[in-house]
Amino acid sequence: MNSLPIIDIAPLYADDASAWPAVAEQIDRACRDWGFFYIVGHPIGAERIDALLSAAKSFFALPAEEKLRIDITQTAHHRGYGAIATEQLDPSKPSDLKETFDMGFHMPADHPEVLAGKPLRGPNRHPEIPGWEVLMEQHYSDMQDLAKTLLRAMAMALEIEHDFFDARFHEPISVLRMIHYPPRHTATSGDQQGAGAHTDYGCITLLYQDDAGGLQVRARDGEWIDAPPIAGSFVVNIGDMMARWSNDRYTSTPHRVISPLGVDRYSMPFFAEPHPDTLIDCLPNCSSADDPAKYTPVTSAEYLLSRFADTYAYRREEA
Ligand SMILES: O=C(O)CCC(=O)C(=O)O
Ligand SMILES: [Fe+2]
Repeated sequence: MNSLPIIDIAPLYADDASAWPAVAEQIDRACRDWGFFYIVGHPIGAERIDALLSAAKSFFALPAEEKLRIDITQTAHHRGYGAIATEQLDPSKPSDLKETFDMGFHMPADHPEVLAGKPLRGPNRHPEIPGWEVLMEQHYSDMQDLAKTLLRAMAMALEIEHDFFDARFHEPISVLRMIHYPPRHTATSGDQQGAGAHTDYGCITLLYQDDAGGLQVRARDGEWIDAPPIAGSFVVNIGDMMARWSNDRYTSTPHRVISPLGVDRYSMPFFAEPHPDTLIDCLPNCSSADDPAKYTPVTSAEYLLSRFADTYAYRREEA
């Protein structure tokens, strides 16, 4: 067993719910054995992916001063452009060789939560590229729906109410991110990685990666294996909030990106995280007298902010 499972989730979109348990069971197995799997049979089409890739290429090709007009380090609510080396996912390595664009659930500046200074709430900050904003806002909403569909199957696997997660993912703090990994050159990159080894912070991550390759996952036996691109798929993985929620029935799995030599790489993770006030407390059925709850309950926003502070130097200073 040395390659990640590939799960066809098309039955989750059928009216006939009798096909759901078989998919939920495959997801449950994959979450326990790997914390990582591929999904196919989802509704995000190739045309959408092509449009996003071409938008990503146009954005990252802009001059630095243009991108820095929406500098993420100048925001408290985590939106906009992160230049190369803004993040250090593995503290034992140099900062990551990647640049990023982040957006979240849009709340206008005059929304009461924004006026009250609620953490992670605020307007998205989009670049001035024709068609960008409409494309990205639509994609955010579609990825949120896809995440909810998967979470419904996970709820079934965890034997809790099917809408348990749905109810907690309204006005979420999910993040849609575009990443550009510039080519690595052996002579100059040293041991700087595209993305240092890390586990994700949220509940589940749904990742599109282009065909360049470079994503690696640490299997339960400690061996790093490739998670190669599979056309039409998303790579799904468990994040630390879900590990906490499920009391480690589903654990998060370390992964990293070794940027390919001499080629650019583009990827787009969607990090699904619930409403900021959601309490991440051991789920029903996930603890017992022999296996008591391991984690202190924490809200979704508190947890995410603490992880940002570990990853971003500018947030460390703020914290
Ligand atoms: O770019 C990738 O393939 C993975 C990125 C990643 O792991 C992350 O942003 O958390
Ligand atoms: Fe990740």
